[in-house]
Parts: sequence; structure tokens; C-alpha cells
Amino acid sequence: MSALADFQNEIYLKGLGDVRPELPADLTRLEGLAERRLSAQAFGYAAGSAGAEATARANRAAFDRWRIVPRMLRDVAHRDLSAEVLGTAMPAPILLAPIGVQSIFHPDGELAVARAAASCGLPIVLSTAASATMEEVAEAGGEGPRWYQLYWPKDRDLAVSFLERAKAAGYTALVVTLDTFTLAWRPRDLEQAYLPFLRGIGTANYFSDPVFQKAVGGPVTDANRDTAVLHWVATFGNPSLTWDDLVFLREHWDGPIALKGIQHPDDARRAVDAGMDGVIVSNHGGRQVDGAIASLDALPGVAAAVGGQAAVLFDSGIRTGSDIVKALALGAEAVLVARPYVYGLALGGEAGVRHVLRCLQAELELTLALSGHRRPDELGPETLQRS
Ligand SMILES: Cc1cc2nc3c(=O)[nH]c(=O)nc-3n(C[C@H](O)[C@H](O)[C@H](O)COP(=O)(O)O)c2cc1C
Ligand SMILES: CCCCC(=O)C(=O)O
Repeated sequence: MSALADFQNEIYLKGLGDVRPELPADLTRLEGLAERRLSAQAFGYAAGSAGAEATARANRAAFDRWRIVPRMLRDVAHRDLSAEVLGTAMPAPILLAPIGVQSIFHPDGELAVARAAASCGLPIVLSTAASATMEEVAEAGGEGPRWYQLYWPKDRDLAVSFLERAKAAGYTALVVTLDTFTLAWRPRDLEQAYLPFLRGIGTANYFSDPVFQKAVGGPVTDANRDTAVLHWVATFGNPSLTWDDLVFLREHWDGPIALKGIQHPDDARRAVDAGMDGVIVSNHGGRQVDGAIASLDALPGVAAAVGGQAAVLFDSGIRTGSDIVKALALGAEAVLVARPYVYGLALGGEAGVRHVLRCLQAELELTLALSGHRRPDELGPETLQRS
């Protein structure tokens, strides 16, 4: 029995112990519990997706269509879930997806998440739209592995400044999110007239940046806050980017780069041809193109197109350890968990996030072993059957 599955025994022996009683072992209950804890606005922002939320539902339905076919008598006594992705070692192939504005879920926000992730050895991917600066989060995470997620702004000098700051603060890989140069039509937020950024939440990396400050006439204070928010709106995203612009990224970032938001095999191929080190198969949790295909349905085609020439990561719809087994079997090297850890944050701060991460790791290991595997790389399409 490994340290990860030992968590299961610990719970049997001591109950959920130091964490709040409302933290469930069934992680699919997190959303309902978080709804009771959060303001309607914060909950709507986390749980909401684009349009009629058909793609958000499709993300989950796709997992349901695949079933694991367990194999017996294969000596699974010694399990090893560890992985190395884009030069980062991790105890299980799980990263914490970039999620902006975490202070709306808990006052400790990204700092609590960085501490929880570091205590499990799992990498965070810090959002440009975080509610704490990348330097503050790096300090909170200490020796924990960290990647930086870039929202590529219109101002190229600002983009370069973000990359230089991330490098200096010890972020080792770059994730560039391509699917959100502007926010989609999100009815829950529209109906509540809620956009945290307009209230100066999620702008910490911008307001603290010397290039941004120069553009708004100095450090951001009460006097120029409105100007700063408007400048954020004007520069946040860049809809005119093309594949040719990736050369610019390479010039300014010497570590690994992964493109997030890839759904089409041809785009995956272009990423490889452009010298990218990884792709993240993601539809942003259904928050951008409503009516888009389920991210899990995009995964096998993307994995085939990449053909082992770059890392393939996956997100959008991961809720349990068994979901992770399915994504790994369909071609992902690692997954990014997103909404579940935000709900853990809402319910229990740092301890809540740690709880979610430990449950996911334990459930992944147990599902892997009980279905006849010792390591994630033993999983493949033959592990699954379409139901
Ligand atoms: C509240 C919230 C904020 C998010 N912020 C970001 C962000 O700042 N950058 C980014 O690349 N993705 C962001 N995402 C998308 C996640 O990284 C991830 O792709 C998505 O949530 C996966 O779907 P799932 O949570 O349903 O599994 C956000 C998602 C949520 C729910
Ligand atoms: C301005 C967008 C940042 C947050 C984000 O990506 C999301 O809410 O999905």
C-alpha cells in the first residue's frame, strides 16, 4: 500500500479528521456544498459556463460514455504514479489548472492553493488573472513546483514583463491560453452583472507591473484606479494573434511552452510544427464556445496528431480519480484539475484544497490498481470500452 492510498485508511481510522466535516469523500458533491457557502455571484462565476452550458454538460457526458474494463491477477502490489511532464517531476500526473480571481472563493485565495499544492508536491499553474501577484504566490508555494499561465495582452512590452517576472519568481514552464482572448457570453455572470475584474479583483499582476504602471501614469492608487481598470479592459486580450506570433514567445521564454485550448488535431500538429513542447486539450470547462465538442472527445485525435512529439495534457470535466484514469487511457500524459479544487478552497481554505488533492490521488491510485495497472503508462485505449 502506498502513501497515497494510505489516505483511505487514515480516513477509515480517524474520519475526515482535521478538515471540516462538510468536506466529502465523494468529490462530485463539492459543487452543491460550495453553493451553500459562497455568495451567489462567486458561485455563479465558478460554476457557470458559456451560453446554455451545453458544452459544460457534454464534458461530463463524455466521461460517462467510457467505462473501464478491469483486468485481474496482474501483480499490482507496487504502484508508481509519479510522472515527469515538461521537466517537472510530480508524485501523480495531476496539476492544478490556472484559475483566476481565487480571492472571491476564500480570502487566502491563490496563497492557500499554492501551499496545499506544495504540501502534496503537485504543480500549480498560476493564472495571469490571479488575485495575488506571481511573486506572492511563489513565496507561499516555497519549493513547490510552479508553472505560469499567460493571458497574452495586447501590449507586447507587458507580455515580456510578465514572462521576465515569472522566470525570476521560479515558474519553470509556460502555459499560453489561446481560447480566452475575450470572455464568452456567460449568462450567469451577465444576469448578476458580475465581473470581478471591473472591481479590481484579478488584476494584481497587472497593477503591480512596471510596464502597466507606466501606461496608467504611475502606481495604481484610488486616484487612478478607474483608469487602471479601463486600461486592463483595453489590453487584456489580443484577438489578432496568429500562429506566426509564437516566434515571439520563443524569443522571450527559454523554458518549455504548452498551448492551452487545443481541440482540433490540425491545431495540435501546428503547435508541434511551431516547436511547442506541449498542448493542453481543453475547452475551458465549457466557458468559452457553447456547443463545442466535449474536450474528452477531442483527446484521442489530438494525441494521435501529436504522435509523441510533444506532451499532451487534458482538462475540462475531471471530477474523480476514475475520470483521470479515462483521460490517461485516451492519450493524456497528465490532467489539470480545476473546479473541484476551487470548491475545496471555498469549503476549507488550504485544508480544503489539500483534501481534494489527496482524495483525487488516492482514488486514482486505487482505481488504477483495482483495474489491473501499476503505472499510468500501462493505460491505453484497450483499458476502456464505449458504453
Ligand atoms: C472560475 C474559473 C476561472 C478560470 N480562470 C482561468 C484562467 O485564469 N486561466 C485559464 O487558462 N483558465 C481558466 N479557467 C479554466 C480552467 O483552467 C480549466 O480549463 C477549466 O476550468 C476546466 O474545466 P472544469 O473545471 O470543468 O474541469 C478558469 C475556470 C474557472 C472555473
Ligand atoms: C478574463 C478571464 C480570466 C478568467 C477566466 O479564464 C475564466 O473566467 O474562465
